Amino acid sequence: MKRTIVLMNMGGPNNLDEVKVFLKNMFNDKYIIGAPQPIRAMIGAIIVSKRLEIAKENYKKLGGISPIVGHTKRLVRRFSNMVDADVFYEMRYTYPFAKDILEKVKNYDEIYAIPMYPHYSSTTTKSSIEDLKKVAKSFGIENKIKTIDSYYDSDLYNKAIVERIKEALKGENSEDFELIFSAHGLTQRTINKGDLYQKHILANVECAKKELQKQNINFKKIHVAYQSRLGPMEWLRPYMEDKLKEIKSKVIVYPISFTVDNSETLGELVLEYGELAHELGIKDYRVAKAPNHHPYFLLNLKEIYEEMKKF
Ligand SMILES: C=CC1=C(C)c2cc3[nH]c(cc4nc(cc5[nH]c(cc1n2)c(C)c5CCC(=O)O)C(CCC(=O)O)=C4C)c(C)c3C=C
Ligand SMILES: [Fe+2]
Ligand SMILES: [Fe+2]
Repeated sequence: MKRTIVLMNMGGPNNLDEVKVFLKNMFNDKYIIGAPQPIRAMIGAIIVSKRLEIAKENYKKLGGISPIVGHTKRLVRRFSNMVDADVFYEMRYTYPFAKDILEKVKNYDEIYAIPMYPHYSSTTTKSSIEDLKKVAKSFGIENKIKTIDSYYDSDLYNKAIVERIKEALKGENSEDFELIFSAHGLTQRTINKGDLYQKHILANVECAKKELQKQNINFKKIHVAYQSRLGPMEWLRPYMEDKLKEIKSKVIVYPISFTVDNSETLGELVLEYGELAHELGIKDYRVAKAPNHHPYFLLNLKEIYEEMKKF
């Protein structure tokens, strides 16, 4: 039996020229912009032209490449050593796309597609799975694909989160800190249509809090806020910039939406909100790492794969 695992993520520019490709593909996704064609293409083109230069400047500050690329490659390398399958990754909006990877793995017997999104959202998980299955169908291999929807509630996943929070504490007393779980935002409109994302985020926060309690790690206060808002619509609240104004002490921000660090964690949380925190007089502002290649997260992925094999 020849098995392969394909880790699915959103992607991010591999170089500055790809910023346009990334944004174009994202804003041409019906799960991101709900309007039918050709209206979607028109709205997409407007957003891309407005966003392109700002986004390019942001990626320039990160060395001209999204951190998501290196982190994903490293995860693939480490995970490959732990499983009886060849591991690949594919991205929704940048190379390598589903078609590039399925071309490589089409002769395997079973293809285990694991989303790098721990929470289910139409804009991420559903979009990636549907895209992968559509391409698989065109190759005549759709019955080889196995997927899962979410894993934010797994013990190992939450243990990885707590380890990252402990790293950010650097041995200092947690009771001197407030903790903000910062989630990537989503429009309220998407939530109103029944998207599970916010429910999953809040349930994830509860799981992480339980693990913190188990380990007797107590914070002054624990908050949830949403980052990465874009455009004039109403997004999930509270917004991160409002939340930071409430913070009275030292603070640790944990990027709860992401399995690997990316432009939203290293660019937005560290650089942009770091500057805002400084302006607001927050003396100690720390951003915890995403799970990345933490051993608990790798074990979590292995557990997910072993469970998927049973079905
Ligand atoms: C309408 C716009 C967007 C929705 C809805 C959205 C949902 C969503 N996104 C992620 C994860 C990531 N998003 C990233 C970047 C990013 N996201 C949007 C817009 C929406 N996201 C934009 C325009 C960008 C590009 C950066 C920018 O211009 O500010 C990334 C980072 C990719 C990288 O390059 O590293 C991630 C990861 C989730 C989880 C989510 C909904 C659940
Ligand atoms: Fe996003
Ligand atoms: Fe952002």
